[in-house]
Amino acid sequence: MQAAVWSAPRARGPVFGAVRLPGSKSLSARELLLSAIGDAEANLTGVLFARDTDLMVQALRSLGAVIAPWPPVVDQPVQIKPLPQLWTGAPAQDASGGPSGGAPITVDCGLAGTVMRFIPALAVALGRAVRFVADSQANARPMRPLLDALVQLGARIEYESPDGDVFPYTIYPPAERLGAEVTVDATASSQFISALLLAAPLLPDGCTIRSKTVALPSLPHIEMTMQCLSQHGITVEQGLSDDGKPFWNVVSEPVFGQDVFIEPDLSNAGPFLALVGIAGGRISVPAWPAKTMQAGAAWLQILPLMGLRVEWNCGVLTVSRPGPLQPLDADLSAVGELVPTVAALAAFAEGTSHLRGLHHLRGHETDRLEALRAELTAIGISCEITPEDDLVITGKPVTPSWRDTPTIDAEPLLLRSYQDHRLATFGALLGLYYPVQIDDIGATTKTLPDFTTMWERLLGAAS
Ligand SMILES: O=C(O)C1=C[C@@H](OP(=O)(O)O)[C@@H](O)[C@H](O)C1
Ligand SMILES: C=C(OP(=O)(O)O)C(=O)O
Repeated sequence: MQAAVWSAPRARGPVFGAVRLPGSKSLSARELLLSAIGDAEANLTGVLFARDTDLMVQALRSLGAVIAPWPPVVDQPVQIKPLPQLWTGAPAQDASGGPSGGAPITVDCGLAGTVMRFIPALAVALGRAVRFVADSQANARPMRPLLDALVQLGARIEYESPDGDVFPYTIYPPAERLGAEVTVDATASSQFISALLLAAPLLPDGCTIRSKTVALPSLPHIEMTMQCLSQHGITVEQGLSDDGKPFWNVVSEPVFGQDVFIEPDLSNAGPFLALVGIAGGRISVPAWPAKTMQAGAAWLQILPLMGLRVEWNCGVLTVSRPGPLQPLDADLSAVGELVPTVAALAAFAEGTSHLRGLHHLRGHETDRLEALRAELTAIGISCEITPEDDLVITGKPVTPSWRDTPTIDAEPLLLRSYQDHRLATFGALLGLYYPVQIDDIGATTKTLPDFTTMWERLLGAAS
């Protein structure tokens, strides 16, 4: 597909408006998967339709789930008929490596962390052989610790490349009974733990999942997985070993199939809220949940620390900017996916921001630390990566009067999106002030296909 260069609209003054966000990527992925292995049909309302969730749906369909309508139809839930072989005893079609034989099915992971991590664990638990393909950029994303954990359960992996360790590869489940205990190094991604937790109820003896380390990134995402499992009737017992390392015990039991409402994506709300920090004005996001496990809940702490006013009233979150934008010094390891947006705000703050706990961002859609440094530097903002992989960004505050901005007639700078949706929206935030083009705004289709329409409408720049 040809990359779509996009001229980011500049803010001509304060921006006022409301933005309705589509469903959470992380909740959609988990609920689609759990519904596909549920013990009854389920209706999901508010499922995100974007590249990542489309890949998840196609993967679950190829395992046997019936999911329709897809793409979702406005105001209609997506109905999921779970995998028949689980609860009716019907033989798995195409199963291979296990008792029923047959050719492996192929699953495309694209660049979706949720698909490349959740589906292999699920397929092994289901006794299905699957060949995994992915975007070439996916080869830079960490997979090894999860694959090692699946080998501990008894799986076998066949790489097609003589170099090993890169897509495509086929994962074969064992012919004998699957194991019930794994130890995993999840310092590179919480999704390794989530993947094993989601598959665990299907393992014949359940599973004990042990973390190799005390500290883990993206803890809210692991908690979200536990909460989703618990809403589907699965008991997860979490504990700490004597040396302080977390473990999770999951019992083998049926996953209740049930109707679910998916909350709006609060991480994707980030760029729209951050817009106020740069341009001023007031933005509201309706249907903001009073209680949520999403990482984006942290906007309620992060934005006030950066000088923004955040009000939540009857399910509507409103952000305004009472004064200048402040730098942030914070450990963001729990909410790594918010960092590109925070970095954009830091670029306009009055002082130096120190963003800590970011090592695992090197394994996101791109190496986000290098990408953020490169693009901020290109635009003339000082950004350093410390030996601990913290980002240190010294902002350049802009004049309150947008008419005075000196850069207005300058030649646009081409910012790179690195096929990363969050780098693309980071670029759009810089573009509120600096004249920029984004080399491939299509990256936003990963989780927010309507991004440009929503952004341009808000800025009054729709054609
Ligand atoms: O489980 C999930 O839905 C996610 C977990 C996190 O991954 P990492 O732990 O790899 O950062 C997060 O950054 C990603 O956007 C979504
Ligand atoms: C890291 C992210 O995605 P993924 O689910 O592909 O890991 C993200 O959305 O910021």
